[in-house]
Amino acid sequence: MPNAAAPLPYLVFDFDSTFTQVEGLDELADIALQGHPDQAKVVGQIKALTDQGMAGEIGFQESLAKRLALLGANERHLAPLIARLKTKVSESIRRNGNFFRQFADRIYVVSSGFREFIEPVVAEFGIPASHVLANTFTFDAAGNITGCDPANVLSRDGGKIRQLVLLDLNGPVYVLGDGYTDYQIREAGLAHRFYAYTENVSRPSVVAHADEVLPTFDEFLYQLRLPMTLSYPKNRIKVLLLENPDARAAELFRLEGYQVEEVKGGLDEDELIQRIEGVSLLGIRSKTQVTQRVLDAANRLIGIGAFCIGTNQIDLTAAMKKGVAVFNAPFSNTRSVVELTLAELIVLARRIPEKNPKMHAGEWDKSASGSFEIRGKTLGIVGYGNIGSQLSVVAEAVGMKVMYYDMAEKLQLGNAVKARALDELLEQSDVVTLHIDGRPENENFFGAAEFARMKKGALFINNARGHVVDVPALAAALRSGHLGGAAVDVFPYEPKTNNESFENELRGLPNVLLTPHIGGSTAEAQRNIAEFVPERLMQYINTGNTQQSVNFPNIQLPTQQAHRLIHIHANVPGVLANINNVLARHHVNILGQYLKTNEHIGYVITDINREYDHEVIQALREVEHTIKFRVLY
Ligand SMILES: NC(=O)c1ccc[n+]([C@@H]2O[C@H](COP(=O)([O-])OP(=O)(O)OC[C@H]3O[C@@H](n4cnc5c(N)ncnc54)[C@H](O)[C@@H]3O)[C@@H](O)[C@H]2O)c1
Ligand SMILES: O=C(O)[C@H](O)COP(=O)(O)O
Repeated sequence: MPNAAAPLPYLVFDFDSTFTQVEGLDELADIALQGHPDQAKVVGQIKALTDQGMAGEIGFQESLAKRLALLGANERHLAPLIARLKTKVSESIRRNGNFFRQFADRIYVVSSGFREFIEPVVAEFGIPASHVLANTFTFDAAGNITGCDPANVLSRDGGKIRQLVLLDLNGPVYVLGDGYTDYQIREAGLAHRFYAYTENVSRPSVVAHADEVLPTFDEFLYQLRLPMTLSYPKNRIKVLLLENPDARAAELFRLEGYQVEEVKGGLDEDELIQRIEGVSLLGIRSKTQVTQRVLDAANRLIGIGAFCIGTNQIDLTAAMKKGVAVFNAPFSNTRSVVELTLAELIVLARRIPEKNPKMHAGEWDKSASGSFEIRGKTLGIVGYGNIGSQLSVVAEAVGMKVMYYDMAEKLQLGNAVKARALDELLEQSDVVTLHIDGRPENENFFGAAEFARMKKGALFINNARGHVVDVPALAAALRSGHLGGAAVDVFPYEPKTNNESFENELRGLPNVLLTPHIGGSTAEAQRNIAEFVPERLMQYINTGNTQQSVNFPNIQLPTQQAHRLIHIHANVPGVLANINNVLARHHVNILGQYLKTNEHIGYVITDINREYDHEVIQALREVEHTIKFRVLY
């Protein structure tokens, strides 16, 4: 933190595409040429000239002269331009507005843009007109912009260098900008460091010369240990996405400012252990096993997103004990599984799995043998959760009778009948479909005894999890003719990628429909999931909200004007008292606090009234039984 002994270096900011997200002249052209038939073309030409100038491909003076000639702007266009630029301040600069107000005397804006629009925009951040060095327009009598003041050093090549010489700053100078002319200040020996500012645009020729690259201004403040709004720069949050979730997921994380790495297929345990170091958020689907060993290797992991419903692939307790919150998408693909199941039971009832390949082979086998309507038949649903209960409604709508069995007490929908025991359901159903979850206790839940209980010729569907069914027993029941057919979407072992072949003893059996775990693989479901899960993870990171976490106590504390601390600890008596003792000792007032515990951990959100210092933070980290401690803001 700067103090009298070590003041903040002078910070020289570029304006266009650094302080603001856009180039002022491009925006001015857009406004001035509104309604003009060639608007898009001319704005395009101006943008290209801006880029060439910024990347150092043509001289700055040439780029500026050509742009001004194309502009066709008038002074009446400046007010709307300023209003627009005020809404386009770079996000991380806007959120750290207090920093600018606090240190305005050390900050200069040196720009080849124009004072007429820069001054009012930066004034909102406390930067005085005397600290804005920029060009000025020339106007004709009608107020048309005719060019720029040629006496201004910034209108010429090497202008920023000349300007810095004139400024004659006494002390270290750091330059932050996106253009080659910003780097040139450092090259000329007039700045001690050049930071390539890439929040809005990243130019390889500029980045190549930078002492540091700044994806956001938070990163600069973090590196220099200066006061900042966030406790940790978002660009330092690494997300590892496996198993190809919809592209929207990566897009949302990137929009938030996170670094995203994507791996198309799954990774096995050892591969994941290799990749997990430094990862803050891990995104997986149903295949990736997140074991204790993986969690042991995860040195920065905060959250896991299961981009699916099932979470049996994650050691939820181990994650919880490590302070890693897990979120899934509990409803996003429910309808897709229901639709697939409905389709399958009709297709099996008509023995399509046998007829379709014969047709493709040129064999015409018209027969009603073994085919039946589903109307009036009994569908036995095992597991009456989100999928099972929605299927119940849909199946009744097409004329089936529904019987269900669930280990938990469930609301009976429509005319569905609850079975008192699984055997009762098995003995009465024409089709049995599994929709239980994949918890370890459900391994081989359905085996030879259950198949034997089913009616002769009945159909069986498993769209839940592969390991809940004893596959050899299913194959035997099909081979013997006891079952009339089966549809299976999930398998105890599933290929890791689409390049691996599928090996399973159900292959080739009569009236068996096999699908490659696509129950939830629809455009709608994948898109819903890719919006839902990142939202939960980002809310957790930003506010500490654990609503809908599958392994953390669920807490949501409304956000207020405060600093927020998150404390995860082993659930033993006295931890909350110790946290509050630390806060009291440091005269920190609590504005809001919420603790919730489960069998293993306690999760506390505390809002405090004042700027925390490093001592309080350290003392809170040292509270006995602390698993994880985070300062959110
Ligand atoms: N094939 C796919 O692509 C696909 C897609 C989505 C979900 N799934 C699987 O479907 C499962 C169910 O999804 P959901 O959203 O309905 O989950 P859910 O948690 O809402 O419902 C599961 C139900 O099964 C019951 N249950 C669990 N074990 C049982 C047992 N031994 N006996 C009786 N009842 C038992 C639970 O009490 C619960 O009501 C998921 O866990 C997932 O494994 C597969
Ligand atoms: O649990 C689920 O939602 C399904 O099994 C889908 O899993 P997937 O995303 O791996 O297809």
